[in-house]
Amino acid sequence: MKAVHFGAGNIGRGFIGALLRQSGYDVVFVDVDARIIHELNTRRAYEVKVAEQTVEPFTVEGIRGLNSRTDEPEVIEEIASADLITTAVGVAVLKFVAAPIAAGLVARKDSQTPLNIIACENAIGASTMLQEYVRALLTKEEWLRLKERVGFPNAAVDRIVPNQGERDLLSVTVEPYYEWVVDETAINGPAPSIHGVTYVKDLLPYIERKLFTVNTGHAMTAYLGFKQGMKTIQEAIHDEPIASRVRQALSETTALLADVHGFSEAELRTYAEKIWLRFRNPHLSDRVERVGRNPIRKLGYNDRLVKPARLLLDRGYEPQALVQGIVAALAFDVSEDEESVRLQKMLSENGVESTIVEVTGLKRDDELVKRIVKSEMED
Ligand SMILES: NC(=O)C1=CN([C@@H]2O[C@H](COP(=O)(O)OP(=O)(O)OC[C@H]3O[C@@H](n4cnc5c(N)ncnc54)[C@H](O)[C@@H]3O)[C@@H](O)[C@H]2O)C=CC1
Ligand SMILES: O=P(O)(O)OC[C@H]1O[C@](O)(CO)[C@@H](O)[C@@H]1O
Repeated sequence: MKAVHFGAGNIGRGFIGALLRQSGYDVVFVDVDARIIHELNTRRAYEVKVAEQTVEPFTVEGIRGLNSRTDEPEVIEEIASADLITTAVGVAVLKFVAAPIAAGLVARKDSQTPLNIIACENAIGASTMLQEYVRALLTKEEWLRLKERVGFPNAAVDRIVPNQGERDLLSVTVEPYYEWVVDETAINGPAPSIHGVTYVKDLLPYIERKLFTVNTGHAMTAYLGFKQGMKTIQEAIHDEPIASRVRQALSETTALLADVHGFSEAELRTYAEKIWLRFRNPHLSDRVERVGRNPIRKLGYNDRLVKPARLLLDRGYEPQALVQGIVAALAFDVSEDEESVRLQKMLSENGVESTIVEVTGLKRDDELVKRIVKSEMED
């Protein structure tokens, strides 16, 4: 069995690629980073360190790499004979990986081997987004022929994998916890047997539970910490005023999740407590710039801050801490982060209200916009 994985970054090497190898897949990493691809092909192995004193590091072997810029024919060939395709490139990059995937699918010709393409990104419906990009590149006839043989199941992926030090290009430190949940209703053929994957019939509760707790809490910690001049998540999460706001945000989102998806309060409390310990893992060092990266994406209509806040308001709850998190996100000013630079430019040129409307997709007269503007003025 062969898997082609796009994105040999933190999640690609530390989570998805590692689990695919443990499940017996021959793994081909595809990336635009020539240094990483060169190292993967030279060493054919990398080390995964688990941020927990009692767990030994392990080696992921039997892997190789292709550069999607310079090895295009080989990438297409690998896709043509793959059993599984996965991505962990960032949701904004899906439109670029769609081109080699579409060409590879066409090259499968009449192959009857079922194929599944799973986008492992932090977004609701990422595989569906990828499917739409791929479909747009094919003729109607090609798509009709392929769609019976290719599945694009959505997924929720959860594992904190910080940026790695530069000491070794390939070795990666991961937290011990992970969760990979896949929508089995969109699988083509038999469900791939992947160590650690949970197949579910209804993915939305799982992805929203993850996005609105782990990602909401983590992003808020980063934005509030950044605003206070802190460098790391560990520093921010140990600051009492920040910790209490993040906890309040988590109690707002868990109330919503109980209401919308029927999770029991006790179950959510246990889940949130576990997240809290994960954020505080003393063996992980994670910078606020990484966790807060791409603030425009994170302020999106269906993303981790605005979606729970607007759903809570619709239900008559006051999302006070979430609004404070949104206000903190607006202050994220990191010169290396293109979205942060764009956000700050919009704020200085157009003011707070117009910027909020533009980045969140909310209407100017939405209650949530008023709450954010008011909170920003009081801040
Ligand atoms: N790091 C984390 O803790 C988690 C990240 N995620 C999600 O996983 C995805 C990847 O995140 P990370 O691994 O942290 O990012 P990363 O930046 O470490 O890795 C992304 C990789 O994609 C590569 N890439 C960019 N354009 C490409 C292209 N056109 N073709 C092939 N490869 C390309 C980059 O060179 C990089 O190696 C994101 O969607 C993120 O939201 C999800 C859960 C946890
Ligand atoms: O690209 P994003 O959405 O910031 O992804 C990284 C986030 O996902 C998480 O791994 C949680 O799953 C956190 O490490 C981090 O906040």
